[in-house]
Amino acid sequence: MSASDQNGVEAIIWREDRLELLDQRILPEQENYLIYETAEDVAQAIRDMVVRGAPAIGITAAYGVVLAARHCFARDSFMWKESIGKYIKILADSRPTAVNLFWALEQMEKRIALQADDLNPEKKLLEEAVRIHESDIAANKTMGEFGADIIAASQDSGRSVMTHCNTGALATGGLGTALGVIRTAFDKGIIDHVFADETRPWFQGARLTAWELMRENIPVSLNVEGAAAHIMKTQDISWVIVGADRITANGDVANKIGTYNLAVLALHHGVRFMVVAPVSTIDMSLETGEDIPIEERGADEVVAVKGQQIAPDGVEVFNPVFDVTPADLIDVIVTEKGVVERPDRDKMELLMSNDHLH
Ligand SMILES: CSC[C@H]1O[C@H](OP(=O)(O)O)[C@H](O)[C@@H]1O
Repeated sequence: MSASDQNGVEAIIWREDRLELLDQRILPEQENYLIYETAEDVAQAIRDMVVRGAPAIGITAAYGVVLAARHCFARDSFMWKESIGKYIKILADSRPTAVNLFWALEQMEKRIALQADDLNPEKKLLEEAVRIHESDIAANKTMGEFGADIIAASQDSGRSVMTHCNTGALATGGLGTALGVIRTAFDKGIIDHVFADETRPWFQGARLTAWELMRENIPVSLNVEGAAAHIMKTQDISWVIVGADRITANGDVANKIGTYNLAVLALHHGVRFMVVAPVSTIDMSLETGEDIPIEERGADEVVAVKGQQIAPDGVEVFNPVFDVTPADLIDVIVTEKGVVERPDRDKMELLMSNDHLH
């Protein structure tokens, strides 16, 4: 059984007419699903990072709209369309950077517009949420193949890769984006080792990526982020492979804080840099990465680890949780619609047009 088949981790489950989310705040020590039956609670779960990861946030919000529709129709079967907008805004306000959230809500709003004013919309809206979920699963598999083929074709260098944050089953509907490429390349025997950095302050790498890879017996070494340059210098790293939370029209990429660091280090060390993201992560309405809203989170995430304070009381904290990697530091962007080598605006427009070839 391949690594990807062994996976089996589901971050998001719609079961018995309600949403179940694997609480990622307590992994890897505890695997516990929380149950959600209101849009407000779903928005809070996204804000609190019970569920996180750009595609996973979008999928979760889509199911949140289904819960909102149930509530609004039950309260007033003739005015439900007027009242559901409030809940869609609550979901939209949960986190600002991952455009997948807004893309998914827009898909749901388009479906809402097609519903009759006085018929229960829940079944049709659930169909749309499931379509969003299943299309992400399919996109992961396609990107995994595209990305693995690119690594194989560039096999003049090492068989180890580096990744940042968590971009696997816990961040998506299925295989993962960057981690989907890594799983696929490992299954094909193209790579044989992964360096995963811890990814402070939330430790997505230490807590989530290491956990996902070890479950599937994919060799992984956990490292502190400060070791990245030394690892690129001394280990045979062929690619840095990361996900994305928003990609702008010129190919700039917002991703977990620390991604930009890795891109600069990769250039210095002759390591190639791959971004893997479904087209629901691409925001052609923004010209450059300078336009992307960068989420800043609370000081508590920085001054303490699992409740254990590590910094002086009252220290001032700056906690941006995303940064922007300029397109000129990126060797390739891999999407399910195709790949863009050395991204620029013209190439991104071609990708997003219908006539783009893989
Ligand atoms: C599959 S993209 C996941 C993307 O989301 C992460 O951010 P967060 O954990 O704060 O939601 C990180 O930027 C990953 O690359």
